[in-house]
Amino acid sequence: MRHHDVVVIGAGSGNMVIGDSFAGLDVAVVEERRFGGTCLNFGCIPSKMLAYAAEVADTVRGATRYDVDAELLGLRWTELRDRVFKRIDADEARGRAGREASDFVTVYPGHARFLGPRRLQIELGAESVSVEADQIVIAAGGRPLVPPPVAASGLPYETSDTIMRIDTPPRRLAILGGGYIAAEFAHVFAAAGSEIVIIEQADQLLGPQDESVAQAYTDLARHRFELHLGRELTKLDGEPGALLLHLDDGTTLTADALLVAVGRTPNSDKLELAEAGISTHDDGRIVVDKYQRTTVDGVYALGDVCSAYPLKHVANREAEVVAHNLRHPDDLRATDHEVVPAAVFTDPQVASVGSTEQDLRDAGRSYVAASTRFADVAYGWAMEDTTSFCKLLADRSTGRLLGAHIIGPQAATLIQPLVVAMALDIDTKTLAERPYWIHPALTEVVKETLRQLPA
Ligand SMILES: Cc1cc2nc3c(=O)[nH]c(=O)nc-3n(C[C@H](O)[C@H](O)[C@H](O)COP(=O)(O)OP(=O)(O)OC[C@H]3O[C@@H](n4cnc5c(N)ncnc54)[C@H](O)[C@@H]3O)c2cc1C
Ligand SMILES: NC(=O)c1ccc[n+]([C@@H]2O[C@H](COP(=O)([O-])OP(=O)(O)OC[C@H]3O[C@@H](n4cnc5c(N)ncnc54)[C@H](O)[C@@H]3O)[C@@H](O)[C@H]2O)c1
Repeated sequence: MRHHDVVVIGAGSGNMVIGDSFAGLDVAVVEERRFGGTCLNFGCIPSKMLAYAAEVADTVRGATRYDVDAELLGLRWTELRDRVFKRIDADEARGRAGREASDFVTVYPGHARFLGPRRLQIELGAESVSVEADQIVIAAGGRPLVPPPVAASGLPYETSDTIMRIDTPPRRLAILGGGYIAAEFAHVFAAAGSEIVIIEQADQLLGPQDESVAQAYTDLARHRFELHLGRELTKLDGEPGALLLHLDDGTTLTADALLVAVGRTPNSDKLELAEAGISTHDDGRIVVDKYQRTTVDGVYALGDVCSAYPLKHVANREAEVVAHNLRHPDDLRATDHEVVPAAVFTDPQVASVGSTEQDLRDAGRSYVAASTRFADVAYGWAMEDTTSFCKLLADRSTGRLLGAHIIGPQAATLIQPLVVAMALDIDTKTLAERPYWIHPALTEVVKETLRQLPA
């Protein structure tokens, strides 16, 4: 049986664990699909490249609002898709080739599963190899969930893995689910000319966001898309290209394509973890401690396969921690999940960090809330904005920020000073008054909201 010092399962964020400091070791990486994992190939990066093009198209469409005459002649989907994936595919190939050329890394292009605590079987097409390792990192990520009515139908459907590479935008795209992926792809495909129908089981889109943000986004979406909220899909039939979606209120919807976006599930169920004695939570996430150690000695996990925050910046941070801990077992670093921000790159962008108002109310916390409309600062005038806002929640007695929520253009960027303040424990008065805030930048909406909070 081949022995390695370290084996990493999954070349998404797992690939980032193997830095130059591992050069003296015998390292292996097992990847059954594509180097770069979900983020590079099927997730963050291509979806944001598409979202940016959608934003450009929307800007042209809305130009008359700024007394600019412009006409959108079209969004060239095939060229856009090919430009995006030419870059992505080249990066994937470069990442794989770099590892294959390395003199200390063995690449196994196959599927790994556990035979024992630190023993793996790797399926390589018709062959398989068994390997053992002193240390193993599980970075196997997750995959889209597919609900029973869709799986049982035998009809074609899209997921985030497939929809970005389709040849033509659907004329009428049904999206099952109303979370991150639905919001982002509704924006992209609406800009590409698709009619969008969203079916969401909850009464609002982006339900886990702060209640005012979820409400504001849902109100905006209602004007752009056909929404079926509080509804479930009971049956899918029809034929490819002419799907019939039957909902639990008796409605039947037609669509030429269906995007399933009802959440993701960790790939832990395909690893035979029980053979190694590695524990999982009820939702399938691998149990890890603050050092990213699983319940088996020498086996670490990181990213979507274990994280309560299935986000790339979290997986990246966990990869850094694991890289350190593999090399320094007597000086372990802990992962900090105290202040985890997130953004939905839809139109308008939504960004958040910390508690929502409903979280604080449910927890019985004493808090104060403040909000400022983009329309109340000079840059918001320039943008003729009427719907965007920044909302902050702070501890009533200490002035410390408890949560920040922004819906509006550039929300993902605007939230960063608030993330820094929370991570470094800077109180709202200091943050509002100590640094200069550039006038008349859009960041003034953050400063103005901070100034409303009690010192
Ligand atoms: C459409 C979409 C958009 C997203 N946008 C954002 C965003 O804007 N910002 C953000 O922060 N996050 C975003 N995310 C989430 C982000 O992509 C994930 O949190 C992140 O990629 C997880 O990284 P990971 O390394 O844990 O898993 P992955 O990147 O999924 O990597 C796991 C790898 O392991 C391989 N693998 C799995 N099992 C095995 C096995 N048994 N043997 C061998 N190989 C195996 C897989 O093939 C895969 O390559 C998005 C996700 C999606 C789907
Ligand atoms: N910008 C980003 O950071 C980004 C973008 C895309 C995806 N992601 C990551 O990917 C994950 C998965 O995204 P997602 O949009 O699939 O999941 P999600 O958890 O964001 O949203 C899923 C939605 O589907 C609804 N739903 C569940 N079952 C349903 C059913 N049977 N019928 C109708 N609605 C149903 C849920 O109520 C929820 O609103 C996200 O949680 C996030 O971690 C992040």
